[in-house]
Amino acid sequence: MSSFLPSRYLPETPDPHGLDPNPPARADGPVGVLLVNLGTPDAPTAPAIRRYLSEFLSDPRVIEIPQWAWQFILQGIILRIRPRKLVPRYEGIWLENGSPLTVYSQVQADRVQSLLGEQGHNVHVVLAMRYGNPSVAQGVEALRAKGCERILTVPMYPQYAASTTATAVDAVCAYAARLRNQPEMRFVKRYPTLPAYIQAMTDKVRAVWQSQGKPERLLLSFHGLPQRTINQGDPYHRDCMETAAALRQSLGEDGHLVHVSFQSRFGAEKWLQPYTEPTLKAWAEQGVRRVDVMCPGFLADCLETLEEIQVECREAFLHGGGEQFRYIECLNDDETWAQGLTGLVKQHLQGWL
Ligand SMILES: C=CC1=C(C)c2cc3[nH]c(cc4nc(cc5[nH]c(cc1n2)c(C)c5CCC(=O)O)C(CCC(=O)O)=C4C)c(C)c3C=C
Ligand SMILES: [Fe+2]
Ligand SMILES: [Fe+2]
Repeated sequence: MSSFLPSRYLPETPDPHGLDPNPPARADGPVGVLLVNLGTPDAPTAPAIRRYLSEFLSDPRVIEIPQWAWQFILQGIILRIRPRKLVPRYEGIWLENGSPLTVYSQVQADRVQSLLGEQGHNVHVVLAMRYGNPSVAQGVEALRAKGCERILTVPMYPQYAASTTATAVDAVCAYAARLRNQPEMRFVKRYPTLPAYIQAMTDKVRAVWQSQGKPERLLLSFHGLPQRTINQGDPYHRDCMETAAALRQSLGEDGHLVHVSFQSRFGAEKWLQPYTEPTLKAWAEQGVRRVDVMCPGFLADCLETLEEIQVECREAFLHGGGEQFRYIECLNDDETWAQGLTGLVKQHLQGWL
């Protein structure tokens, strides 16, 4: 009997011709892999940046203030000022084909797709962004449209944080909550010491040092978090320290050059310390002349690395008396990393392939 009541679930259209609403599930059907990164504006313009920031900063996983009070500040103050300030910064990093975060994340998704295809696996890899485009809903739908009844979600954050990893998981589950015929789902939580991740970064550092010489110090700058969230049990700081320890070990006798700091503080609260820019300024004042900076928490370069580190922190260090500041880029299109990410995916697809 058909119902007069509207369904609270999205209509299922598993058969592209709409002939059979109940096609049989196939055990040998394709598997979907959803790579999820943070997201970025669609264009380096004030309206696009405002739309993106509004979605991002309205996420209660990111800003843990009661929404009624926070929306007043966000809509009334922050979104009136910050987007315009960010326009020249985004313009400065924008690539021919888009925001670096999207461009490099897509390169990684495409490469994982090719490697899995070459190995004969029936897998579809799709990139989604937690905020902005392509959305998580679009990503899950793209996989379902290709017939994927099993989906592995891989947050593109080696270190777990509630404000990044957990909210990506939440978004996938929230979309699944709207479906009648849900896919089977798996999630990767964290991979701060994945050997191929550490190796790919070690190779990058070594390549710079071999061609241009060693610095006095190598600063690993991770994105910060409010210290309060660590006190409340977020394991992010521990994960960052595990990555740093693994890199230190991988660099062998040069491991002692490695230091850790936290960047991108937002708001008035105390965040994870030491802060990146004040650390670099203090080093310059203490007589350190040559530093290399790397951002292991970001798998793809973005505003936080190409602008905040490569432009602002460079200026701060050189202005303070430093002489050489080298920014070592993120893993972006690195082949060792593409293979490592493929390996991580395969490890979590055991029993599905
Ligand atoms: C890599 C992990 C990230 C964590 C952890 C993280 C936490 C976090 N971020 C904000 C506030 C902002 N972050 C912004 C940009 C931004 N953040 C990440 C990654 C992490 N954030 C990335 C990859 C980017 C770059 C996006 C791009 O378009 O290139 C911004 C926007 C820029 C700005 O206005 O400065 C804000 C704001 C909070 C509050 C938070 C944890 C509580
Ligand atoms: Fe951030
Ligand atoms: Fe920033």
